[in-house]
Amino acid sequence: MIIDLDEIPPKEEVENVRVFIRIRPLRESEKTLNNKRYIHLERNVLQLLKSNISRTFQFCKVFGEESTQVDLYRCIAVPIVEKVLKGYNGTIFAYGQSGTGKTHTMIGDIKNSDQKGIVPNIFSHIFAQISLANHDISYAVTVTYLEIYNEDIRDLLSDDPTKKLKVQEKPGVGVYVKDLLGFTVNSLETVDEILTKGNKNRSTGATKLNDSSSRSHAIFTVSIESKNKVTNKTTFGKLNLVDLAGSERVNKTQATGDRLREAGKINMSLSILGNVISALVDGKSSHIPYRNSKLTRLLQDSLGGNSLTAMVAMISPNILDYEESLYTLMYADRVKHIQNRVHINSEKQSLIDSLESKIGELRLQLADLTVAEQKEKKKERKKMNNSLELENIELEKSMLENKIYIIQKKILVGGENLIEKAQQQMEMLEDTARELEHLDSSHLLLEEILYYKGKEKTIVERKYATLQEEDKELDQRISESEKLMVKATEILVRKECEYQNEISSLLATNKALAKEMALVNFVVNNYVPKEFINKVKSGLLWDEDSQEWRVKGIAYCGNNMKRNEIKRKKDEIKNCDIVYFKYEHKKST
Ligand SMILES: Nc1ncnc2c1ncn2[C@@H]1O[C@H](COP(=O)(O)OP(=O)(O)OP(=O)(O)O)[C@@H](O)[C@H]1O
Repeated sequence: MIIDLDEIPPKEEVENVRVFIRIRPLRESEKTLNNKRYIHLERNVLQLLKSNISRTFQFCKVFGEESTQVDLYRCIAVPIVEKVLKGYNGTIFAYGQSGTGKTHTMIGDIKNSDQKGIVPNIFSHIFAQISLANHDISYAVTVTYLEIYNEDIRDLLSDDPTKKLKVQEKPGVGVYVKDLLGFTVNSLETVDEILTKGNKNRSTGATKLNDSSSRSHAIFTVSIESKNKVTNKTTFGKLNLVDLAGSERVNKTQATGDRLREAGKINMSLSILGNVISALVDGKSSHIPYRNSKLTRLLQDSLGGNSLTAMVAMISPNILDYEESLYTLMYADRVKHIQNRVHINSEKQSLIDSLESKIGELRLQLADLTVAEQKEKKKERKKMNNSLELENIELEKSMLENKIYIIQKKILVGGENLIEKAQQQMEMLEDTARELEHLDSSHLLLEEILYYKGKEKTIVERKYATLQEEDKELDQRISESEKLMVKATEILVRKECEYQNEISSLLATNKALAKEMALVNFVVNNYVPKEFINKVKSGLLWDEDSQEWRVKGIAYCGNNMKRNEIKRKKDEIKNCDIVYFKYEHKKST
């Protein structure tokens, strides 16, 4: 595939961390009758089933026990490496319980082409892509290799790998490790040498779970700079390949001494990584605790930053590891919700430019020496005694030529065949390159489509289920409201009837009263003399309580003096108000 840098869109894209699972094969010692199968796999849905308790998970892809190193490389690394070659940042990290195959997946056996892990295979891929690229594009590929052991950063490619290095941060550069050695690579042999040296320096130790357990987190970084001479555009891609140390339950592995101390530090930094993941996923925290460990500081861009990131979580099929596998899957399940914002990097100091200017300087010196050489040769022909001077010039010239050759080798030119020396690997690379084109157009595309369709399906299903639930709830609420409406209407009608009845009975009473009033008025006006009326009026009193007219003082005459003592004993009657409560004398108004 030809890399066309002009096609690169400059905008920022949102990418979820892609999560993959790999199940390692059962070991011979684990193949017993008691070791019942507890992992069930159907496509990318993984079910853990033990004592009738079932847990189901879905990931981008789950690689079964029979999966090969190349299967993983094609699916996980190819899309990321392609983007890194175009100037994006990428990260692939392996996570899981100790002994589940993280180092096997990331590094593998570098001497055996079938068993090479993601890191060595990446170089076969990169060099193959450069060989297929346009002549106008130059590349510089640089690598670094470090480990974080007991929270100390060490350079695995240094001659003193126990020296502690510091993490620093600079605006425009970001987080980096001070004094970490970077090596430019131009062949698979150099890469093999570098990997062998680094792996030898890595801290390992025997544990109950793994004879050669990595006791540190290792980060292998590949930086790829590419410069298009025609457009004068330069891009910088960086790929972090992380082999995390394995989590382990110290009470189960019965670690002691150094192994126990290491396990404590490993578990602690993995739990800080877990906290960063939780903070990124829950979306509520404005503060992400990257600074709490060296690992999270160095992986800051890979989680929630500018990086296309893939996680490979490893699990063991041994039933005794059920709980660790469940924990790993739950951890991985959270990671898939992390979103990164990725863009092409193009604003940096160019290594290719500085190498080219160095070559220019050396070429000028070489030209000066050639002129001096010509002069000396002329002198020699005349005097026949200048051979020592000439020898020196020739020596200096050959040294300069050698320097230029070495620097020039650091710059890889598109179309250059970088892998002709490693015949076997070249064949594999050509296969990979051929397959890549097919994969790009079919397999990967299908995988991608399937993955996103699966995602869309779950979102639609979830939305549909929620909508259905909402619909049901709404139906229920509507029918309840309708019932209430019917009841309310009934009450309203009944009340209206009662009201109408009351109004008509009031009207009838009113009419009867008006009639009686008219009769009284008629009698009074026509048959009672006026002075009598005034006299009677002055002797009357209006009683508010009984709403009646009373004759003033009537309570004090004759039989109207009513006693209430029938029900009470004599000595209880102390207050006359109880007895004479009815006709209280009031002043007429
Ligand atoms: N998929 C696999 N196929 C074949 N062998 C495997 C596979 N996975 C793991 N192994 C073997 O299992 C052993 C342990 O694997 P490895 O060292 O990679 O585990 P790890 O997860 O890196 O462990 P630790 O965290 O302790 O470093 C190794 O011998 C490795 O070759």
